[in-house]
Amino acid sequence: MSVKSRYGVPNDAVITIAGTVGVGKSTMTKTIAKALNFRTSFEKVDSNPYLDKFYANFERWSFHLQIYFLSERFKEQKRIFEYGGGFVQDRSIYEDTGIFAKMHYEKGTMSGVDYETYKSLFDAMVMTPYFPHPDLLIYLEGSFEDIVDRIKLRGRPMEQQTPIEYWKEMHDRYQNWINNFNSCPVMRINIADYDIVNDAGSIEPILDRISYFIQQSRQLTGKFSPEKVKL
Ligand SMILES: Nc1ncnc2c1ncn2[C@@H]1O[C@H](COP(=O)(O)OP(=O)(O)O)[C@@H](O)[C@H]1O
Ligand SMILES: Nc1ncnc2c1ncn2[C@H]1C[C@H](O)[C@@H](COP(=O)(O)O)O1
Repeated sequence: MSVKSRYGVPNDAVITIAGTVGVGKSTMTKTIAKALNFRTSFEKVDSNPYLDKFYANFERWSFHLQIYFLSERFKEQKRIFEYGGGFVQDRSIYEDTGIFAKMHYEKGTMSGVDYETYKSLFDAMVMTPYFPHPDLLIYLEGSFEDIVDRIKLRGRPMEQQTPIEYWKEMHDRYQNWINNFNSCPVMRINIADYDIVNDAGSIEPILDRISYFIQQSRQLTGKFSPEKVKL
């Protein structure tokens, strides 16, 4: 049976954190999961066998990398389902196709045949009635300058060597993508409005909003809600 955490979030909820590279997804994932006592699902960066190669040569490795990310995220999706929820996920599966694969195809660093093959695999795996969508997608947004500062601060070598135009293109695409996204409920947060690194308390209003959003959307969709049991 689903019960609520301290903040009123059902303990079987699945929350995914979306946003461009460096915006603060991993930091937010850890903070929310700790507060709610949820499990985490992170992207594999250090052990990713293609990422370094991809940044060195987009044309050669973009298809391989997309297939790798798709397979890793799908396995994570399965793990979340098997645990019965209670997860915060660092980056959504939707961004792989809606941002990265599309961008590389449109900029000419993924071939049309590879892109069609990737999309058809993605649609067969994800866009089916059997795929559980998250209860909430938290979209982190901020100014391009602040995000580039964070990429520099984190200092992953492969990202430092990437031309700034790549991050600008991605930043602009994200804004367009989120304005048209409708696969699950969305809660937007501007990174200028909180600072969970230096002010731990700034997560509190975010947790209250998460709780409100999830309860509202579960009532609308008729998904099991603890309130209904109490009545
Ligand atoms: N709220 C915040 N305030 C200040 N710095 C932050 C905040 N969130 C993240 N950072 C810093 O920004 C950098 C990128 O954050 P990270 O969570 O790794 O981003 P992402 O997972 O979106 O790529 C890290 O150096 C992190 O410490
Ligand atoms: N689907 C993807 N295609 C290309 N690159 C990707 C994809 N998903 C993540 N990445 C890259 C971007 C960053 O360099 C690292 C980790 O992302 P982060 O936003 O820092 O969590 O992987």
